[in-house]
Amino acid sequence: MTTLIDGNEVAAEIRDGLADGIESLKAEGTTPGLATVLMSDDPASETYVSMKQRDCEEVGINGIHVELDADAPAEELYDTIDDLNADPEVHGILVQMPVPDHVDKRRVLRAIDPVKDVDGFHPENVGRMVAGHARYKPCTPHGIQKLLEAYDVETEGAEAVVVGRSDIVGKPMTNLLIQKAPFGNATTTVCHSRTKDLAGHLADADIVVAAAGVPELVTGDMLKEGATVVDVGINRVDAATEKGYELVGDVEFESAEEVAGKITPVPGGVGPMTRAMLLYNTVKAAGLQTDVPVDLP
Ligand SMILES: Nc1nc(=O)c2c([nH]1)NC[C@@H]1CN(c3ccc(C(=O)N[C@@H](CCC(=O)O)C(=O)O)cc3)C=[N+]21
Repeated sequence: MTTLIDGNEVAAEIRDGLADGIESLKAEGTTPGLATVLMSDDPASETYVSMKQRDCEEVGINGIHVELDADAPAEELYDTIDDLNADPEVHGILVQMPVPDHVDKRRVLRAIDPVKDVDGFHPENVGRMVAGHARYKPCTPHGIQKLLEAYDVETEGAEAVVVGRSDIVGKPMTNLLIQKAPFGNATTTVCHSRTKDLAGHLADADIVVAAAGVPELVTGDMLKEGATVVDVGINRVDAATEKGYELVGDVEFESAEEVAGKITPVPGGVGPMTRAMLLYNTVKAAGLQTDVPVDLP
């Protein structure tokens, strides 16, 4: 029997687990604050940002939203970041990616005060994580860690294959998987668009993390019997539904679930975990910036 990994359920547990930390902060006069900045007309980006704001409200984090015109001068975004860096009510800053082409993305990532960088994308935070002493683990890989732990998936000595080498998922996921215990100690292979024999690598994988951004790239026939399959893909493909599209993962679910031991669905798998770990990092950030000790789940 294949186990369906329920991201909504584990995310709800994480949110519940943040309540104590949020209470401790409030008792000391601090409400954790998360600023989201959107500079895009992309409907998917708008959806994700509004979901993040709704999550904040649900757990008692102060959500601050800044929206800039997609064609506004880049300086407006840099100035916004400076203002948020200086604002003591803002503990976490998330600039929704992608930003428009006329904006220097690397400058944006460097501009955010590293202690407010709840995405974990600032070079200082990337460096800390790679060196094994992360301040903020990037939300998607951290969420996947929590999912694997919740479903007792052993990473110790496992063969793991990460499909995709992005800065926001593939690279940090690989880093977490190769860390020393408690989580990690997996023998980890990274496959990407120039990999010659994806199926050959997947055939030996106990754990597969599919994060290539290619709809249904991974199919059941490529998988080892009993493998744990984590699908990070959130591809919107045109479909005759109410919204005019359908969400499709990087895994062909129908064939993969026949072979996998455990598998995440899309939606309802990794996506909700990414959002939960953003709240987690925001609570952690508020604790670091106020010297209030917070227990984290
Ligand atoms: N600075 C920055 N940080 C991010 O973390 C970031 C970003 N930029 N840009 C875009 C990606 C994408 N992302 C998602 C998070 C949750 C869901 C999510 O919750 N998805 C739901 C459903 C979504 C739906 O219905 O459309 C699910 O999978 O169940 C999706 C996508 C965060 N991102």
